[in-house]
Amino acid sequence: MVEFVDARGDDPKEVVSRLRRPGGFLSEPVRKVARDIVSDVRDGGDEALLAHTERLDGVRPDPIRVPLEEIQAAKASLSPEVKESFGVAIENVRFFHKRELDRPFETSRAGATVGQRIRPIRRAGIYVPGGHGAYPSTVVMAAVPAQVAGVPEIAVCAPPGRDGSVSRHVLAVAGLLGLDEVYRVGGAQAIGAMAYGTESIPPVLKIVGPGNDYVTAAKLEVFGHVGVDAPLGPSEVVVIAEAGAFPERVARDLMAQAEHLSGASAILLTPSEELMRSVEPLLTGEPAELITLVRVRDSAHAVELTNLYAPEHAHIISEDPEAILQDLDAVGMVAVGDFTPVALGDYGAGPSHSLPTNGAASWASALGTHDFTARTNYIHYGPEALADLGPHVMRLARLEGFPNHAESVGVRLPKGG
Ligand SMILES: NC(=O)c1ccc[n+]([C@@H]2O[C@H](COP(=O)([O-])OP(=O)(O)OC[C@H]3O[C@@H](n4cnc5c(N)ncnc54)[C@H](O)[C@@H]3O)[C@@H](O)[C@H]2O)c1
Ligand SMILES: N[C@H](CO)Cc1c[nH]c[nH+]1
Ligand SMILES: [Zn+2]
Repeated sequence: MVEFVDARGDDPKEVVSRLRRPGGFLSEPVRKVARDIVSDVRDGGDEALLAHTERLDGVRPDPIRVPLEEIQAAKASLSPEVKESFGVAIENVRFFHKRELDRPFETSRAGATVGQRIRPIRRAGIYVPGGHGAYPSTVVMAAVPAQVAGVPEIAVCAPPGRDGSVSRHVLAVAGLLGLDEVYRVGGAQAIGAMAYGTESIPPVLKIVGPGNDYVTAAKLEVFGHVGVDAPLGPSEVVVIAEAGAFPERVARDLMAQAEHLSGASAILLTPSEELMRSVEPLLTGEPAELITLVRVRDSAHAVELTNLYAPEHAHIISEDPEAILQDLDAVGMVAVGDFTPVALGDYGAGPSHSLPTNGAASWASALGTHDFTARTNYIHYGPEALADLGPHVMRLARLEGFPNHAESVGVRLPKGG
């Protein structure tokens, strides 16, 4: 049943905590399940990976790695229309992520040069979810930024269906992108396998990609041993709509993200009682259970709640959406205006659809090329620059009680200088 909230007179922090998923971010029982699976796979390799896959997905994939011919056959089986649509999505995503690529720099003053090199991570693992339907779009949204960043080795894990195979479309997109390393395992066991490696899966250096709570909890579990991206969990949208919005469009925007199920949530913030009442009967089926309609005072109130909630997506339907965009800060991706349903971003507007959830948008960002690069800073001083900075460094090092730091500078300064 759709939930109604009247937030007009309430403390915004209380409203936001009511809107969050019950149980907060990753319950301890979920974390424990993920922790146990990850440690089993770390210690038991392929056998543990297969045992958990059989228990959770009902199948023992054999072999674990998808043969190249299967990827090629999946690619060849695409209809021309579907191939064209994936092609458009890939091109748009590539265009956007080429634009966001960070550039190295070097700058010098008074004999001192400082700079930053940017290097791609050598081997990345991409998780492609697939419990409630496969996500070939996620292959595009994670692998394209990795390729633009220059990652030379990309491994993909996706859960198998009951017949042991990975979705044909996931394989086909891998083929379109020239990826040849796909494994038919999912959930926390796939994260453990990519982090620690098994007989079949060489370990990666960083794991990225969205998934359910078990996947997110497993990523937190392996963080430190490998890099991980932000928590990219169940889909969320906040639709900020003014009185003139079309109810049918607003309803579809809410239902679109709610239909991911698996803990998804969709929230309407509107000052219009009439809009709420006309949207409500259009919300049906299982997704409707995940939708909340919230009456706010005005657009400024909607912005305040959205920034506190920090959703994965916000969609602005207003006479002046640009003005609201300028005031939104903590959002993974904003869809601006009535002609920009969030679904455009889900499938191919440009920015990756892999986005932080559950409030993480207040400190994390959409998946991008920065997730697949690391920075090496460098400093290069000449004798004069050393003479300028050296005495300050010696003083600060002695202050901290580190005489050898001080003398590593001192022995390079001219005697009696
Ligand atoms: N934030 C984003 O960027 C983004 C993008 C796409 C999808 N998503 C979200 O990703 C999620 C995908 O979730 P999903 O479940 O469909 O697929 P999934 O691949 O994340 O999870 C399926 C796997 O979970 C494991 N699992 C299921 N029940 C378990 C249990 N009780 N104990 C241990 N492991 C268990 C199984 O191994 C299964 O293969 C959705 O919530 C969707 O909204 C988010
Ligand atoms: N809305 C999801 C991100 O939360 C992305 C997606 C993939 N397919 C459909 N939608
Ligand atoms: Zn979606």
